[in-house]
Amino acid sequence: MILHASSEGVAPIRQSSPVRIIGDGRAETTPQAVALPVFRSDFCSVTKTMRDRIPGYRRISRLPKQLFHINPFDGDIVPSRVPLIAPRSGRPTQPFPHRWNFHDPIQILETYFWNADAEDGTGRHNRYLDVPGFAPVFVTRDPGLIRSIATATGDREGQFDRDTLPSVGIARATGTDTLLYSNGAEWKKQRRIAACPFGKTTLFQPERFGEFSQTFRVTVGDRVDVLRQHLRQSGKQAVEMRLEPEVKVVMLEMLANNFFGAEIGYRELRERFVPALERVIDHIVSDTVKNRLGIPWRRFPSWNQRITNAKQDDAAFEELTQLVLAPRCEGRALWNQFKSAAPDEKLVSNLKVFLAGALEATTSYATWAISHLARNPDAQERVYEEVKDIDVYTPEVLAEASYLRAVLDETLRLTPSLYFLPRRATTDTWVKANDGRRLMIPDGTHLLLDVWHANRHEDHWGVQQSGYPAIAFEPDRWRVLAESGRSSKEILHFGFGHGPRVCPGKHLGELEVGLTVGALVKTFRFESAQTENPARAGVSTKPADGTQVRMSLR
Ligand code: HEM
Repeated sequence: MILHASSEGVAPIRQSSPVRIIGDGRAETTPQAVALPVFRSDFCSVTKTMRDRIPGYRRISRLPKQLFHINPFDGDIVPSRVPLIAPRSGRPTQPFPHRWNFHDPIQILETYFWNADAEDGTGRHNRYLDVPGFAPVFVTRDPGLIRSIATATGDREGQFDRDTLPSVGIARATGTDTLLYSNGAEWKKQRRIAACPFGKTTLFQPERFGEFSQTFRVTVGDRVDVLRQHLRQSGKQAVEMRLEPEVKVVMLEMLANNFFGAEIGYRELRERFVPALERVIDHIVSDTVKNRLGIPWRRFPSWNQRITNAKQDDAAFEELTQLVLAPRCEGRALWNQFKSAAPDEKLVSNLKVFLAGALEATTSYATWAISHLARNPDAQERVYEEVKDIDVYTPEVLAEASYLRAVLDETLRLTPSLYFLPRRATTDTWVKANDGRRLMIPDGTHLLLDVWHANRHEDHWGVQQSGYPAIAFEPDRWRVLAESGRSSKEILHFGFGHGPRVCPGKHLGELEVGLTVGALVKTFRFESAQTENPARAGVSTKPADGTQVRMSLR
């Protein structure tokens, strides 16, 4: 196996011996490697040198197998090959993003699993694309494998990287020295500095939490009052509105003012910063696919209105970042938890990622929850019964609101904000699924951990597994799962990722979304005329209708 792996010309990047990544993310040298040390290490150092020195070496060494359609993966899990072109197959689109399909990335993932349900073997949930001249792409919707790969992502020898390819647009807009974009030792350093203020222990310290929930409640309460007045002034029993724009402003306000201690007025957030950020995020998505040469065209002279507008949006994003950075010198809000001597300018890129990323993810999470509740009046009433007497959200109160908790878990399961997790193999890597089956992923492979389709598949979340159809919004499934005695490791929805690169903003996000959804349900009844709830996806997913609901006061 090792000979075979080495003969692919795929020597490791971070270490000089092949490693096997086992299910829990630990890396260990394979017994074979110990058995063939001299030949192997000589051979590897030769291939490593060749790969590093000869441009395109890896690409060329892959070609023979690619041209003869030989599966580059090995082990008990055998992924099925997806053809690049499949005329008359009926599949929704091509299995790669291009100018005409990048607006519907979920459909691209769906293409990988076209007709896969007809298969019984391991190819049912594992697929790959291998185009001559390019690195293989591996897509999995198997939760056990997603867990193993996410667990084995990090800075240790032989671990997977987060694939930077899908975030080149983000990096061009924010800078590359960020927690999201970096890998290896740099990522570890960024994580140490930047993740602490978001952690549960920091946020949920009684004193700190009291301060927060107070400011969060005032913010959410003020916005709910504005909506309430709007409804009263209309003189009608109910009004139709798109809630997404309202939710976005609340989310940015909580992050910028309550968390980072800035003092930005509601109007400015709503009329200037939120629209500018929306356009920057839209640009990030198209820039990732269309700007193949990586030319930062926003830095061009303002030849036309589009470039002028884009520059204004960039300037607004920069100004917002400076406004949230300014309270740092006074140690206001959560800034006193950033244990870093790094000068302000070193934090700018990360702050931009926090602002844009958190705005996207929290808006997605909250709007999906509202959208599901608008289509499930019984679930909405049950949440109301739970929150109607809650005035102060303490960690204990939040923990007791078990049905709200189930609604939020079910939201992230059925409609995860981040619909796939991108990874890259840094060497030939063995992974082991829950049931002991193994898979060798060749060096350089792009991995798409397809959380969206894993969470919606009957094999993993269906009637037999959780008591309800996988495709239905059913918060009660979480009670069934809890009573089934299955370990929490077996019932992961990956809504915040998993393993070392799990979302550092998880607790902050849960708090923000829990408060917003709780306050809305407590004050209003909302319903949707549609039963279908389709998604639109870019950096994150959101309800396609902009969370259009009919609202009335309780
Ligand atoms: C509440 C909604 C949120 C959701 C659903 C969410 C989801 C996620 C997911 C799934 C990942 C893992 C990505 C991967 O493994 O490739 C992630 C990572 C990340 N999230 Fe969040 N997130 C949310 C809120 C936030 C907030 C509020 C912040 C910060 C203010 C934040 C900052 C980050 C960062 C910096 C990473 C990269 C971490 C690393 O690579 O070490 N997120 N998020």
